[in-house]
Amino acid sequence: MKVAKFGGSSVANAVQYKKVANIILSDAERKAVVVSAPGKRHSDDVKTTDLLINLATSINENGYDEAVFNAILDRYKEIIEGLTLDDELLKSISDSLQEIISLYRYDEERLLDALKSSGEDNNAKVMTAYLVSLGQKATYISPKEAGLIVTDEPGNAQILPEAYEKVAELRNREGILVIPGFFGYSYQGHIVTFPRGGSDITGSIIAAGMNAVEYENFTDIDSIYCVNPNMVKNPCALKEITYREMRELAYSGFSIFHDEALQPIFQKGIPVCVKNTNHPEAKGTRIVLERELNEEPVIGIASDAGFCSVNITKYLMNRELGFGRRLLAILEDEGILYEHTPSGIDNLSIILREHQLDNGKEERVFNRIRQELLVDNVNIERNLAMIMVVGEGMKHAVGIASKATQALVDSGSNIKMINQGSSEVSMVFGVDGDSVNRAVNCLYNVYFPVQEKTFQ
Ligand SMILES: Nc1ncnc2c1ncn2[C@@H]1O[C@H](COP(=O)(O)OP(=O)(O)O)[C@@H](O)[C@H]1O
Ligand SMILES: N[C@@H](CC(=O)OP(=O)(O)O)C(=O)O
Repeated sequence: MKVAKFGGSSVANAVQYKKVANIILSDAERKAVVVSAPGKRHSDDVKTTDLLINLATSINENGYDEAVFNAILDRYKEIIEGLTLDDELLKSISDSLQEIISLYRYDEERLLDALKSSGEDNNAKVMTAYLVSLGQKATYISPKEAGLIVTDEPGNAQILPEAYEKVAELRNREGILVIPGFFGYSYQGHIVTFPRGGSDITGSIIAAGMNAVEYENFTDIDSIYCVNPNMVKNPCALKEITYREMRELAYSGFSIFHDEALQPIFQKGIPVCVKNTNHPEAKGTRIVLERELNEEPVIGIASDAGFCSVNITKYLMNRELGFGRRLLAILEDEGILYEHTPSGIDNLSIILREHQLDNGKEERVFNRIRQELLVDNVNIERNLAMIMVVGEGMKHAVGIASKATQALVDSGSNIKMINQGSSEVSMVFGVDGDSVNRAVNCLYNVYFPVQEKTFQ
């Protein structure tokens, strides 16, 4: 039994829906299907989830932005008409959006989550209706019925361990099960969404709970590449990558697969196969527990922008017992997550995502650092990018860092930070945000000098 997840680009319009149905019906093992909300039909398009977020922010006591409401309905109208499904479906989508608005109008957080979740929820209902219209036994399963119990953190849900037992019961259901991605229910009875891109997480939980032989993740590209193909021309395609490697790369910018989607399947050792809905014959990339290491130590290079470095200096910091703990306690208190803490004798820097210091938080945090830790100086360096070089083979290879630093010098990037995790499966370089593209291209050239189409 396989679980197949179809991303937003795979269910963006009626033409894509037909491809998806062909894929589902071409393999009887594909029993559970997880769908995203309709995604981009072309590069300038707007995802339905973004339209829903716009709708939520437009709602006030006088009403809402009708143009946005209609743009959302138009996405489903195009699909429903293109597949010649019953018009009643569109009416029920419109009614359900109105119902969410009137129910949560005065609760901003819940309204946002409920509207966001409707993108995948309505798409799962339309997909079910389409499969039924093709004569298939298909059933829509809501996340509540599936048992997707999550923490009550709006926009940031995490699955609770007891969910898996309930999800396992889906194995006994007949026919094709269609499940909306991206959200679950909390014990408090609320709809709670996963972080953005979270339909991958739903697919992974369903695959783990149902003990699938494989989790297929259908998207719009033939494979995972060793570097983001939007940054480097024709990069090497990967046949296989381990969970550990993928977790590091996904967390650091490989947006093709959500990093939090790895944990559920990793625990069960279920392989993921990333495949292309537009070219299902292509073999895709498998994410697996172990892979045979070849002579190439590095498997991928990811990058992500939007970081800053909070730099703190205090004479004799090295002698001050508990300094680091008290600094991190301030961050914890302010709800700030940090990524790295490079340090010297009398200085320490905290690398974090800079949006976390918006809305006056920067001033408050800096004041607290000055007053509570009596530091000599605290300043901020903005617009940083983190580049992650990853590979299981790195721990056995010599000279990885020197190759990287030379490449970064060649690219004209000023290295702001270097960090190597104790796992030795990755190395992180902090560079100026404006130089990240050049830096990634130079790193790619040193680690992948042979421009082969397929690696590994
Ligand atoms: N290393 C990578 N390999 C392949 N695709 C990548 C990589 N990094 C980023 N991407 C981007 O991820 C996209 C697919 O992910 P996503 O937009 O979430 O798809 P979906 O609509 O199927 O959910 C690709 O089209 C590509 O632009
Ligand atoms: N639709 C949600 C969840 C998701 O996973 O979408 P996609 O499969 O299109 O990345 C989002 O845009 O965040």
